[in-house]
Amino acid sequence: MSAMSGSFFCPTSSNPPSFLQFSRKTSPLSYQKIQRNPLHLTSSTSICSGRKSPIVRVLREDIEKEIEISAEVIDIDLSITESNQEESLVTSNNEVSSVAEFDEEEEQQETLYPLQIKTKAKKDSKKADEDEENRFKLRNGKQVVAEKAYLVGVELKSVSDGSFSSEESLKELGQLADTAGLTVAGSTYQKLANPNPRTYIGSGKVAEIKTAINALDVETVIFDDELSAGQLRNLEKAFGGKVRVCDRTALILDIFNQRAATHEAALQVALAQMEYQLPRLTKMWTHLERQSGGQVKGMGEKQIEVDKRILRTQIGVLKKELDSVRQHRKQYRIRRLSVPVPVVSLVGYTNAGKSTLLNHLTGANVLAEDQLFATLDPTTRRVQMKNGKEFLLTDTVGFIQKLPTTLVAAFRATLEEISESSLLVHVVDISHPLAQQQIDAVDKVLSELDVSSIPKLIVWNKVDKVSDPCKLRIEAEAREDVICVSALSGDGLQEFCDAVQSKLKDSMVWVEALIPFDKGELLDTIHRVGMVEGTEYTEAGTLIRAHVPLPIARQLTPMRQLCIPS
Ligand SMILES: Nc1nc2c(ncn2[C@@H]2O[C@H](COP(=O)(O)OP(=O)(O)OP(=O)(O)O)[C@@H](O)[C@H]2O)c(=O)[nH]1
Ligand SMILES: [Mg+2]
Repeated sequence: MSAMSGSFFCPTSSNPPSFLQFSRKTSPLSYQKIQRNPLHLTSSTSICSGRKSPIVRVLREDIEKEIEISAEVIDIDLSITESNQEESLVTSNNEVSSVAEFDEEEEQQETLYPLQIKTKAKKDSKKADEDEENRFKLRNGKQVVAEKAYLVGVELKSVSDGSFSSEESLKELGQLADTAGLTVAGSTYQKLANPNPRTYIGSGKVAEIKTAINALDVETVIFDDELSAGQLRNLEKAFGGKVRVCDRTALILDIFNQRAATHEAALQVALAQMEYQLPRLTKMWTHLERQSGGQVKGMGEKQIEVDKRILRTQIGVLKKELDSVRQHRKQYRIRRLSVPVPVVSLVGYTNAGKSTLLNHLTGANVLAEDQLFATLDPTTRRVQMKNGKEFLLTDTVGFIQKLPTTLVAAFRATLEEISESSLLVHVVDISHPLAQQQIDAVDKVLSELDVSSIPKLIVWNKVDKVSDPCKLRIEAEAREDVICVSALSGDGLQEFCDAVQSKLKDSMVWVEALIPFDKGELLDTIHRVGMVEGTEYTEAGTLIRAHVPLPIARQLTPMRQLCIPS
């Protein structure tokens, strides 16, 4: 195993474990992904100001060993904390009878310490134990110790677009950190006219954060905006070199990395991570230059170029592999398009309730939970309505403000499925205080995807959570194309299906066709997926007047001619 990998696992080393690396170690999904990824970089490359990147460590031959060591480290951590917990039971009112032997020890100590000191020690120990306990998180069914993170936001006067304030954005960053498995120890933000090119924030703020992170024993500092390689490096130095500094983009990429369950998603995330890391590669080879007394000066410079070239090659390999995976999915899509059932796509801010809606309507079992980015891969299911009509419903990845451009680009192919749908359903968590800002953020991504020509229906979800649902319903009725639902309770879902049906009609083609009696199946399909306005039985067949999806209209072309009076 490389020296780098070794230092990662030692929490007390001068290179603290990064959450990016830690999560990869503890997530079975990430492990699967590592196995699939054909990555191989030299272990000398440093990404994000001198820290090791997960990708750098993706050395196939080291993976097994690394996973084993990861498990050992977790075991050790757990045992240490278990013993702490026992002590905390003793020091906090001795609630547990089975710890009598510890009580004696405690009494002996009492004679040794003055009362005040002991009380403070108890308090400190209790608080530390509580903090420690809070750091246990379940991830993929395993209990892991979460790293402590400190969040930093900046409100730039120059780019204030009136949407999310820096405080609101920081709150969301906290949710992202929680989703990534971190414990947020504290946060701060600064209003600036322009970012500092060296450290993004001002020097006073840097000093303030340094004091806070030392006091809180923080391991990771996360900035709410994307930072340059230089800023990351300078900030890590300024904070004393013991904490990892990263930005919102790296955090989101890590969440996607943990969540990627399919081969395609894993490839897309790996690609996005590499694209993000390429400009952030920094040299770690200066020690060689120092050791050799300057004789090999410039070696670090050369090495970084080599590493960049390797990374670019890997990006090329990944893109090729993605292309072949996409070819398969394209075939599947073509087959699906040949079945003339209209496709309705659910879009919306992450955590709005898209998967819950799909599950409720179709009995699907898509993961729906109170975490950001629960869904990465599209899932399509058939919705059968009470009146026998049906449509296909597709659930896909949620959006977020400041969505990393590398991710949008990497997921473009997945998101392009949206552009093939007959209707977009924009699911909004209307109970969220920033619902309007979230709507704006989603609209922004949709405009980037160039899908504005597709008809849209807006669903105000989670009405069960708002204080005055009646008022909300009146407001929704006053607007065009807005439906109130509770995907959780099922309230309003019939209205939703009716609204979908009537909106689908807008995207259909009006036909009048004479369908011969031997084409009974086609007639059934029209009834299932179209909107039939009238039927007439004649000697030559059934004369039908209906709105039908375009593929059916094409199939009906010869029969439409039959309607033309001779
Ligand atoms: N109270 C209430 N909670 C809801 C409702 N719909 C969804 N939720 C909850 O909101 C959380 C997020 O739901 P998801 O369905 O996972 O949201 P999503 O839009 O698919 O999220 P991503 O996959 O992250 O984009 C879950 O805890 C759901 O139980 C609702 O109508 N009412
Ligand atoms: Mg979802």
